Amino acid sequence: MKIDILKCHGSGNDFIIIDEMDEKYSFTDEERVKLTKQLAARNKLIGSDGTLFIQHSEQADARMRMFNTDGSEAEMCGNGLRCVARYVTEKMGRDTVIIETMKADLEVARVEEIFENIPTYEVAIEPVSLSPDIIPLKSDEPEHIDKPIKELHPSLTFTALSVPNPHIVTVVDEVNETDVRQIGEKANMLKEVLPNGVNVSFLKKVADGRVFVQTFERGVGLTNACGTAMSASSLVSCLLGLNQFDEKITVLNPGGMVQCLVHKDGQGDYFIRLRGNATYEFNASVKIDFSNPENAEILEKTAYEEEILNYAKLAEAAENMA
Ligand SMILES: N[C@H](CCC[C@H](N)C(=O)O)C(=O)O
Repeated sequence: MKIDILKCHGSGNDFIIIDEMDEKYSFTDEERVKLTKQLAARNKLIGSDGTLFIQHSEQADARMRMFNTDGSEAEMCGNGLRCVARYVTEKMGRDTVIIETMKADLEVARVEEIFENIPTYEVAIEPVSLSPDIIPLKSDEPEHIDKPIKELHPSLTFTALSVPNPHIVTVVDEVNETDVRQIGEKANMLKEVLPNGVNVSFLKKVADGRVFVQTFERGVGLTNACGTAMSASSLVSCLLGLNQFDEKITVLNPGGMVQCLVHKDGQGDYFIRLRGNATYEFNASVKIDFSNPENAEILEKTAYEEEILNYAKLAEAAENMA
């Protein structure tokens, strides 16, 4: 069959969008996993950090389902949600829509550019929880804030939370990519401690209101950026007194930069807003036979050359801020 795809990214965290809203396609979950493994694999047809299926929703303007490159479905995807926000708002001719995600219906909106000529969107990252039962994390404590996980590392301290996918964040003086990868791989093998796996982020404070975050993503590996991780890391930076609630936090990453705002209400609940680019890279049509997906082929491809160049300028500016 022939499938239209849109290649896009949020802060260099790239995805393949497939629009199922008009029911031109009606895939089974098995087919969505096959599509993800065939199209997202870096050594095959296209390569991305996952796929985003946009579907009709009975309760919101649209529904987003995100699959990691290993075929696992995630509860949430912050960078991907900004790309979905752009696609759906442009398709509906609106600036604000509600997107159904696995655990919540989230408000998304086009907002003022964070950098010249960069389509910019803001999304809610919710629900947030520090409860080990919800993360899930094996722990006898009601919260795991800035504490060791002895099974993972003898001295690093971590804060664990779900937004609502699972995250652990450690604060270091310098971020070493090898450490991020090694701790990330090990954390995702500790199923007795983190039964559903986990996204692992290393955070460095650069200046007041500015941090650098690098993440090993569950089901993917090291990525340029992870939206939910940058959101989770922003909350952790406020919990540890490195940043202030209700003040803009610039989060730098290997793929560029985003902005987060963290709010704590009177009941002790947390709310995170993630603002950043939604950049289109190319449209393409893919021909695939699900009985033999390895033989999939790209039929045509049209690049968004100006958008790619505009984003490169943001990435360069962000590199100089780190
Ligand atoms: N790998 C993540 C899902 C993608 C999250 C990331 N791409 C983002 O932008 O939040 C997980 O399994 O929880």
